[in-house]
Amino acid sequence: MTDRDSYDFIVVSNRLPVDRVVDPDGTARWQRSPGGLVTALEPVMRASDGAWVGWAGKPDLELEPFTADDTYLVPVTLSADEVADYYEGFSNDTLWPLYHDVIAPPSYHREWWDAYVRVNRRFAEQSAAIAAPGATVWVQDYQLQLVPKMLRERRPDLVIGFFNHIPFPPYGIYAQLPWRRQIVEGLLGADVIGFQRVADAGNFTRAVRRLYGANSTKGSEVKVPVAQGEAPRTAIAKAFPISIDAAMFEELARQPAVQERAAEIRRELGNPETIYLGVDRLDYTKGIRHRLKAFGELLRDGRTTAGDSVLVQVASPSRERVEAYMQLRDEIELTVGRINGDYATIGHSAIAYLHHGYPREEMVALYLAADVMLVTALRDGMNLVAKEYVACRHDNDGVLILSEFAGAADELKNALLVNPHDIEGLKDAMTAAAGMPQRERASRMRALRKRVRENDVARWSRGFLDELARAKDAR
Ligand SMILES: O=P(O)(O)OC[C@H]1O[C@H](O[C@H]2O[C@H](CO)[C@@H](O)[C@H](O)[C@H]2O)[C@H](O)[C@@H](O)[C@@H]1O
Ligand SMILES: O=c1ccn([C@@H]2O[C@H](COP(=O)(O)OP(=O)(O)O)[C@@H](O)[C@H]2O)c(=O)[nH]1
Repeated sequence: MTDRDSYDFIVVSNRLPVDRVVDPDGTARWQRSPGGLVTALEPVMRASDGAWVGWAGKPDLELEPFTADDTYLVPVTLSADEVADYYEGFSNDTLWPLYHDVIAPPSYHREWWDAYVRVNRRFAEQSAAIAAPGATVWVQDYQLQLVPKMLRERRPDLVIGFFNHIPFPPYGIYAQLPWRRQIVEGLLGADVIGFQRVADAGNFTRAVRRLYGANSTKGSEVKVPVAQGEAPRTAIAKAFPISIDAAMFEELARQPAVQERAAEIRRELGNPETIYLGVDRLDYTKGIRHRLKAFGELLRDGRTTAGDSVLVQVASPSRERVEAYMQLRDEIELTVGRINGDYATIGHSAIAYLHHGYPREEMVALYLAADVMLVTALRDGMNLVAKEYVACRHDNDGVLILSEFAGAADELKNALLVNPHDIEGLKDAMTAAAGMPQRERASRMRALRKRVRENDVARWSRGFLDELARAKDAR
């Protein structure tokens, strides 16, 4: 990969795949960025000769483009005020809660919106500047919903895709947004608008109909409202459920060093009968509190004991300057402390709580060690952790408990599906998972693995990019 003037394929996302971190001794280094978007896009970029435009995760960083893992990375600078207003504010305190069923109340501030418009424009300008004539530009996620329209205005020759990694809410909720029309117009700058679930694509086309009239959509086709004199245009809005590089996860899980680490984790936890595992960014959408409540009640009711069971909860740091995330951390840590105080013994913790981000090898070792994987999101675009657990279990063992409200539930029907708000139901599922006969575990896991292997991330990107190529041909 060389530093060229222009690229035929460009991915644009809020975050680059690596974050700039400065150690306490002042040394700067690059670290993999958090979250599933990066997990999913890394293999797509490795297989293409393209550029990735994004933010390096810290304010006021003026960096030249550079190459990492064979991908050409183009950093976008954000000031400290822009990080506060565009990223922590409008993206993560307005859009994030609004698009996740208003689990937390969204805040609406006009100065946050102004910063969102300004930063989206900067992403559009930097992408336009490095796009070859007729290039394909694939814009990612809710932080950049205005970029498709801004790009098209600057470069009508480009083929523009947009993929939304989080849910798109029903119109009754979406309508709260004071800038609902501008956001839909921004998205309609794309030729193809992708969503995780069929329901998300349906919510989007319904929003278009509410804003532009009943005849503005037909199936997945949207008639884009254009100014007088402009050529008529259509966009496609469809579901493309994202996935993982399943073969890569399986390969890691087969490595002897990773398997030895899994055995070591089990020993270090005191060889309990059942290891329950939760792995999430510390986010209120993930249902961590519900899971702790259910486990605490199982201990209280004597349906299990510390020693028989342990819950390992990885809660990786996320959006730590947003008030709702600070409050959540306090609540979770208070609850973990209480449960351990009430039920742990000198030799056995009830909950092993880990407020860290772990490298992939450690994640895979944890997946192999876990008898029961708990994904109890209250709302989640997809949840790649669920798919990673399944991909790693080449022993056809382990039970996945999966929330109906995670996008992954549309595909992983052989998991134990739960409503995380129903604490009694969740407790019953946790008990059933721990006691599930080996034959049932194996038959469920086999079916889950088939699904994840067949629908991997290469298929996701191929499906989306083929649709985009068809849109280009139809021009
Ligand atoms: O960039 P952050 O603010 O630190 O957040 C991390 C990422 O979180 C979200 O991930 C989503 O994408 C996953 C892959 O499609 C999906 O499985 C998950 O359900 C989503 O929540 C967010 O959408 C990304 O933009 C962030 O980078
Ligand atoms: O300590 C951690 C915690 C999570 N992850 C990864 O972060 C991603 C989380 O993606 P998911 O779609 O489940 O949720 P998101 O955080 O994007 O909302 C997965 O690839 C995990 O393996 C990780 O590498 N280390």
